[in-house]
Amino acid sequence: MFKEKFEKIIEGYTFDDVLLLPLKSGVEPRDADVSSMFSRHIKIKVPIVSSPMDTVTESEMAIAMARYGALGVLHRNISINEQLEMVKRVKKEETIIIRDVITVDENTPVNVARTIMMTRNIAGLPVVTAGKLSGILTKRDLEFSDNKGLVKDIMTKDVIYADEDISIDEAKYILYKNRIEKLPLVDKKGRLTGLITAKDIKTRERFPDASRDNDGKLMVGAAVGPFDINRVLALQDAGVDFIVIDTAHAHNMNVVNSIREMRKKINIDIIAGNIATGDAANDLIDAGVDGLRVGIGPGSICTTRIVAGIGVPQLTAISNVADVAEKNDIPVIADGGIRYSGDIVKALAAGASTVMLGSLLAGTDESPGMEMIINGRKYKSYRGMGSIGAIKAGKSDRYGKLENNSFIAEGVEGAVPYRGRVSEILFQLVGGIKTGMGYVGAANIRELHEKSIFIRISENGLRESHPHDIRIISEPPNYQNYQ
Ligand SMILES: NC(=O)C1=CN([C@@H]2O[C@H](COP(=O)(O)OP(=O)(O)OC[C@H]3O[C@@H](n4cnc5c(N)ncnc54)[C@H](O)[C@@H]3O)[C@@H](O)[C@H]2O)C=CC1
Ligand SMILES: O=c1[nH]c(=O)c2[nH+]cn([C@@H]3O[C@H](COP(=O)(O)O)[C@@H](O)[C@H]3O)c2[nH]1
Ligand SMILES: [K+]
Repeated sequence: MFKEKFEKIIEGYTFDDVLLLPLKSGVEPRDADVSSMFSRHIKIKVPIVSSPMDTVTESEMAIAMARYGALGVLHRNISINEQLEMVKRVKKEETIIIRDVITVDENTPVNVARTIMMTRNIAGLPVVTAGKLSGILTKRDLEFSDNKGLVKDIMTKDVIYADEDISIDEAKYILYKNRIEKLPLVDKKGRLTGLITAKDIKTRERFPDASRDNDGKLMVGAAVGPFDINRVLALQDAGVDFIVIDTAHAHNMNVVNSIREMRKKINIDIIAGNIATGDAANDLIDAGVDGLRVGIGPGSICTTRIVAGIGVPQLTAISNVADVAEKNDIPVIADGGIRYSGDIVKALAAGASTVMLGSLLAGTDESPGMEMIINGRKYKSYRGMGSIGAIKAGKSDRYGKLENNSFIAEGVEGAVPYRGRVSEILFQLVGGIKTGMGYVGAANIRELHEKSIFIRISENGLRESHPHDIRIISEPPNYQNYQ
């Protein structure tokens, strides 16, 4: 019985164990399409997600990630209210269709309307009378007004408006053709349902790849503990696009059953993890999840494998889950252990649809961590969510947090090199992914899944892969080696 455990032992592979074969290719790297499914209903242009960690993702990171076509997941080491505020901040950053439009009635005194415009810093107010759009009051209408009388005396009465289901391109055309700044949207009964502004359309055009919801707002997700249904419901109400059930072991059947119950109560996508086996994938898919997060212990700050003796080398873990997930059309997120863009290409080739990054993003301007100088070099703080510091700071319930405030840590605290802006690192990473796809001849992620072939390498092969026999004098932005 025990001897058998070793006779039938399986081998697991991770990033440094393998490379991808260069294959006959008809794909120029610049033409490779890296867009990918994040979860059952969410597709993004850049297959990268920021990790829900308190030194990685708060509103600023989530905004930057979504703007450049990726996604951010807000961490859960804060109160429900603090997390809701972060969701709202991301959602307010950019809008195409404003839903909570500030309006006036046509019998509002002009001076009151002017005060509203000044204090709320808006340049125009739709006028709604008896529930219907009856005009619009803009700065131009106010320009020569003596501030007396009522809105109806000076408002523009033949207001240009559009149907609710107008496309952004049509809206842009109407705004441009009529030289107007604001386009109210009305339903069949003439009721105001939203407002499109020229300013918001211009912002949108600066970020053509951005990950947006149906109203044009930036998408954002949030992490929750597996039993925190109050947090889940509040997040859905606040407009979060998806939730990530964030636990070290999502194949705990109490967790699986809790997710099954959550599924009945919310309609946004649920991503669950972390897992590393096909069986776990099966049970979570059966519970109704829309995405799977893979990785037990590969993270740069993780000590799980050392503390608990548990884990699966990451590429094998990804492939274990991906074989089951693919049959059910559920995308897989490869979470943890990624140090270079080449690791991302390998994770995708092993079956992931997106990757989740902690360490590589913790050093950017947009992460919440503290900056510091060590030996003349700039660093930012980074820590595991199962580290002593993170657990102590935590405002959500942790199984590891005991009454006497002692616990079993599964992570470490430290610092990572400063890496500039998120946009710069995403540019380098996406470039690396596209280069890899060119070598494989994969025009898109699906082809990368299908065509790629791994080769097992030796320690010598790995040594040969890194720069060797040279003292590096000028470091390129996409290669650093701190070994
Ligand atoms: N990806 C990874 O390898 C790991 C990640 N972490 C991160 O640390 C943070 C804290 O995670 P948790 O400690 O899970 O949060 P937590 O303390 O809120 O635990 C959530 C639930 O997960 C289940 N669970 C956790 N560890 C388990 C284990 N060893 N055996 C059986 N069930 C277990 C339990 O039901 C527990 O109540 C999260 O952000 C997580 O992503 C922690 C450890 C490993
Ligand atoms: O064992 C762990 N103990 C921890 O304290 C911990 N904190 C985060 N994580 C996981 O690591 C991922 C980020 O990994 P990287 O820094 O390698 O990108 C994250 O996305 C998590 O999956 C932890 N794992
Ligand atoms: K590790």
